Amino acid sequence: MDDSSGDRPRLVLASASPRRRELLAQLGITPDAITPPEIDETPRRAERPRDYVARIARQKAEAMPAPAPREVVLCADTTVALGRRILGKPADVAEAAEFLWALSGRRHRVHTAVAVRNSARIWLRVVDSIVRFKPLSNAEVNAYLASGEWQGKAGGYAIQGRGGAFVPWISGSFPAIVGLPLAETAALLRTAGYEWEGQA
Ligand SMILES: Cc1cn([C@H]2C[C@H](O)[C@@H](COP(=O)(O)OP(=O)(O)OP(=O)(O)O)O2)c(=O)[nH]c1=O
Repeated sequence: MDDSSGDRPRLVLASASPRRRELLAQLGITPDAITPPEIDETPRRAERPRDYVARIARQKAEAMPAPAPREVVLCADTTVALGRRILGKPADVAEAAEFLWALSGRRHRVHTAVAVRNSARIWLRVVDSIVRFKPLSNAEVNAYLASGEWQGKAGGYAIQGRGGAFVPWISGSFPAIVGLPLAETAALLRTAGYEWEGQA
């Protein structure tokens, strides 16, 4: 009987985000299972954006069933911060419009926290990036809202999509803005004992 997979570490991706799956594929990683945890993502009163993403990523990891030996769980959370204000996923088109106008012509930060858990412990990293938006016109905002791309995106835009046309400059990690910092994620996975084929 072929039991060659018995010793292979297993990766559980605790995320419903198709972007995170694609970013992992860029590293040559295919999760063995995808099981998004259900947690309350409401920010606490006066919670700082960076503290917030770190807390949520950790809570996602803690909400998962305890990993078996040789099993590693990966969670992440991305948020857009305008000063101390957290811009989550817009609830509706009106909120998406409000976010886009708030971001127009200004710089904001994007924080992505990655949490990796094995049977022994949890590791956490937060990666910070800065994104500059050009001043937007009414026509640009209206066309963007009509595209529907804002849905399910922190801050109401996707830099990897049409929203890229709003961004003349970034400082930091492009994949972290999209949802998963690749260098840090690869390092954390290795630390937690996950190995994959073609790993650098
Ligand atoms: C700023 C920005 C965010 N985003 C996305 C990344 C995240 O998927 C989303 C932020 O929501 P998250 O809560 O981080 O992730 P999610 O709900 O999509 O998936 P899960 O919680 O199950 O892991 O916004 C982009 O795709 N492009 C961008 O430019």
